[in-house]
Amino acid sequence: MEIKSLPLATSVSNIEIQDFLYPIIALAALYLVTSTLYETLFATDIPKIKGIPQIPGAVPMFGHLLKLGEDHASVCEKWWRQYKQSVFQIKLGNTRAVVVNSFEDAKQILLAHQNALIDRPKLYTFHGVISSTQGFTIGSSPWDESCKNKRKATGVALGRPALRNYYPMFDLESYCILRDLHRDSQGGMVEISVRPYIQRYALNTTLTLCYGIRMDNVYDELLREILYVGSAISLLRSASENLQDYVPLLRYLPNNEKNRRSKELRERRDKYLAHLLDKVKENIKAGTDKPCIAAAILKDDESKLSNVEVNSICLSLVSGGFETIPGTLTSCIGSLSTKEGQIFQEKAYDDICRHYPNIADAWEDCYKQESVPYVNAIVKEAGRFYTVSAMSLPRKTVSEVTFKGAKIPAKTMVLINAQAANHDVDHFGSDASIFNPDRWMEDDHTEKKLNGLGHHSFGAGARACSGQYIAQRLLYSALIRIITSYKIVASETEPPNTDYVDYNQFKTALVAIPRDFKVKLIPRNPEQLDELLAESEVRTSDFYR
Ligand code: HEM
Repeated sequence: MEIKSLPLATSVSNIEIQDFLYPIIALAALYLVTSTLYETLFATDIPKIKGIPQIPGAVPMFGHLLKLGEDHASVCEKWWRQYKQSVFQIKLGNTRAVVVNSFEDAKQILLAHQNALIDRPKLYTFHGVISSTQGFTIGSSPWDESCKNKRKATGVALGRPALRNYYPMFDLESYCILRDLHRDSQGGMVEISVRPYIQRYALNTTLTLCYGIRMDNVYDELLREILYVGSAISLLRSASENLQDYVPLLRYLPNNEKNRRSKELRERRDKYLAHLLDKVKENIKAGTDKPCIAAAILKDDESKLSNVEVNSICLSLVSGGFETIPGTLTSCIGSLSTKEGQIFQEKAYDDICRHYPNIADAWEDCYKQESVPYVNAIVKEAGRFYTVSAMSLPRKTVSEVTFKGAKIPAKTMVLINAQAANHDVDHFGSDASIFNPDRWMEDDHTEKKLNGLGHHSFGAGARACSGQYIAQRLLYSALIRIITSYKIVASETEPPNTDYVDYNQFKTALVAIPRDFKVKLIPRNPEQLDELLAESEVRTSDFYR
């Protein structure tokens, strides 16, 4: 009996268990589906932050991404004025970000909370795919021991005291701009586009610094490959171009074009990085290596830096300068070439003549010190007006930040709208949207004393631009030499676009690429220019050539 009754008892208890279990399983499944749906459509890494207004109109899954369109800086600048809030929060897909717009707020958060804002966010496309072989550049590294070591090494190489080591390089590279402009503009008969000459200037400077290697030809194959790959990678770093960074579902779409493109660019970049480093190693072996960062680290047995870190440092410097300097200097020349800009050229020329007894002295001194106030004013105005990295580089909090009464939690993305801060009428006055170097000058031909930060184009605080001193010197010495050689006049058929937003042809890229334009270069004094070029040719002839 007992044996017979057993299956009955078992089936009864099975039915009871099933009755009990099925609703639980159904509830769990419902919970799972709802929570996954909620996570996918609405949730963000950081919950809504109390005390900081959120821009209305976020849509499921994408948040504000679609509303931000291609030009995040201009849309955020508009939201600031529309909602009268300089600091607000937005949803970039599944990532919450705090955006800071006004000059004072940006300065305050970066300087008063330096340590809390020392981190950078990791992004799927750039960090996960492109940087998987050579490590992250410094500008994209989260704050860790390796980033600290790399930043320290670049701090030494790019600090103010180190600039004197690069005088021969500044001299040679700025001479090469003038040499080739002179050859190609044919005494003002041929209108030219100045950007290729300035691209070579910027790239050669960092290549010499990193690898002791330079290229003399503006259209050198390796030079163009580095510029092409670097620009294409810059596009893959921007939020607007990479929705998959913030909407993870998009990563799983079949035939993911972004991933394919990223891998292709990574392979091309790895190839030239290996080529450059191998060249340095060969030169060290042969005893023919030139002083440079890579050789110094490779020869230093005590160095704690690995090959990947050496590559990462060099990559940081090469990518740090090759678009920012051409973007700023090319656009500045565009502004100087206009009718109003020609007045600034004359003021700069007069100021140079006031400071030096002759132009040859100005040419020889320009790479050693920045002593002509009006040229410094042009450099500052070009940096401010053409904010080439409009949304700066993203930051991430490492600890809670109390800002304007709100508590921004650790691990929150913070975006500084440098373009908005640099054109803030409350700070720069009602003519903030006009290119005007005079704003940096006193009436007595001296520079206005700065109360801390002049503009936001180099960032500020613990992760500010490591290359700002070298960048300023490069802009200054090129301008001194160009302004003393030529009157720059805009082409009538291909004039520059001097709007502080629209000058940039690719709003989605991390660094602006100015629209093409041409200028006429009319020699101020042809005989004197020939002499200056001949002297420079002799002076620079044995440096790295
Ligand atoms: C006009 C020229 C330049 C501009 C406008 C510029 C702008 C910037 C900006 C906005 C940042 C981020 C700052 C922040 O987060 O607060 C940055 C970082 C950086 N820049 Fe520049 N830069 C320029 C030239 C250079 C040059 C010539 C180099 C190297 C030779 C360089 C190397 C770096 C590095 C290594 C970082 C990363 C710093 C870090 O994350 O710790 N930059 N730059």
